[in-house]
Amino acid sequence: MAQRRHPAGAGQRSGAARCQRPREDVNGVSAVSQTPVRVALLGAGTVGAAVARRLADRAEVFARRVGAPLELTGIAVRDLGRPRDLTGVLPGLLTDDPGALVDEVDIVVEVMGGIQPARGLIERALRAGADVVTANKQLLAQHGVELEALAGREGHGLEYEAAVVAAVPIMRTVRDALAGDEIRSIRGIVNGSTNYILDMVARQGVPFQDAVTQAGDLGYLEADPTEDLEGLDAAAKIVLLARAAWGGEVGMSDVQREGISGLTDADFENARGTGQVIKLIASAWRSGAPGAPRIEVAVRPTLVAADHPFAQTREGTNMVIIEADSAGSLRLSGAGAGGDETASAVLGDLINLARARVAARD
Ligand SMILES: NC(=O)C1=CN([C@@H]2O[C@H](COP(=O)(O)OP(=O)(O)OC[C@H]3O[C@@H](n4cnc5c(N)ncnc54)[C@H](O)[C@@H]3O)[C@@H](O)[C@H]2O)C=CC1
Ligand SMILES: N[C@@H](CC=O)C(=O)O
Repeated sequence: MAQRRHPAGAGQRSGAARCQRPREDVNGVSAVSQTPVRVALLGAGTVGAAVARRLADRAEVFARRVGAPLELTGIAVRDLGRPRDLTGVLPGLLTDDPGALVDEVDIVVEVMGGIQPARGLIERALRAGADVVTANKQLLAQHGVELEALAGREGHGLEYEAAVVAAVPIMRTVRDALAGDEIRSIRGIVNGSTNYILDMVARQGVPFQDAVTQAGDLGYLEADPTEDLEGLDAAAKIVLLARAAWGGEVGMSDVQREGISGLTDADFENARGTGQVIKLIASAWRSGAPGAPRIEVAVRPTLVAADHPFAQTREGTNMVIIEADSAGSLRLSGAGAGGDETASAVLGDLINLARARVAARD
């Protein structure tokens, strides 16, 4: 059942939650409580279906890691009749009424996408006493500051590692691991579908529109593909990274943005002829006078030398280079899109929040 206070404490993000581990006995086997952590899943598309399948087929492992079973109480979808792979998941869990799920659970996982009703449902869940995991970068880039404030006031967790570069734990790296450093810049490929499209056109000569279709078939594209093709998805991710690095003042309107839809055959031929490749590069950096720094954010197609690590980043893979004063140059790379890949990050957040819930019961 819902709890009123998050164990990380009111006004804090769930940093404390990330340190929780289930109690272990002398043999290293976790004590598993009989009282489940109740979870509602909003969305069963590319990401949500993968999350649901893993919750079913890894139930025992997750129960040991959390210290209690994760009980999926319902899965909200828009169209109950649509075919979807939910192997191992009880069909009776599906509902087309997401509002009916969010009031009586410990953790809500929002993977439906879009601004509304996702925003209203997350607010309702936080007010009703739940922690929230979301992969919804557009919602977070546009309304994340208010949602984080609400989560803080209610004393609940709002986690979103999956929203930025899917499987790669980059939010934790920027927000937590580098909290004692000074980040100078963040630059890289943060959108899997456009990287796949650019790679297929450049290396395999696939016609642009065919490559877009393939990216959709792989589950890489947003429900509205213009978010990918016009750079809006990458813009949302670089906004979230900039906020994590330097604070909450950066918004979508600050992004100097150009997508890949205007690229022509001549652009690809020119790149090939000069030994370069075109990549959609998102960047965030600090400029301005000392004492009055400005944060700049941009997304634009960029010519990259063929031997640069970005040029070697193929298909749906992403790569980000972070420059920090003390750490120097850090390079993170991995799956930037896809159902199972994104579910990995969603489930990581879910398990950490569930551990904190169980620890707070003791
Ligand atoms: N596909 C990917 O590789 C990644 C996706 N994301 C994010 O994860 C979220 C989900 O993405 P996908 O699974 O690809 O989307 P999708 O379009 O495949 O699935 C969306 C699901 O939400 C349900 N849904 C949507 N609106 C609804 C409503 N009003 N009521 C009830 N159900 C509703 C749909 O029925 C569907 O089951 C999005 O915010 C996306 O940006 C994040 C990282 C990677
Ligand atoms: N549409 C997105 C999915 C993951 O965030 C992308 O292509 O990167």
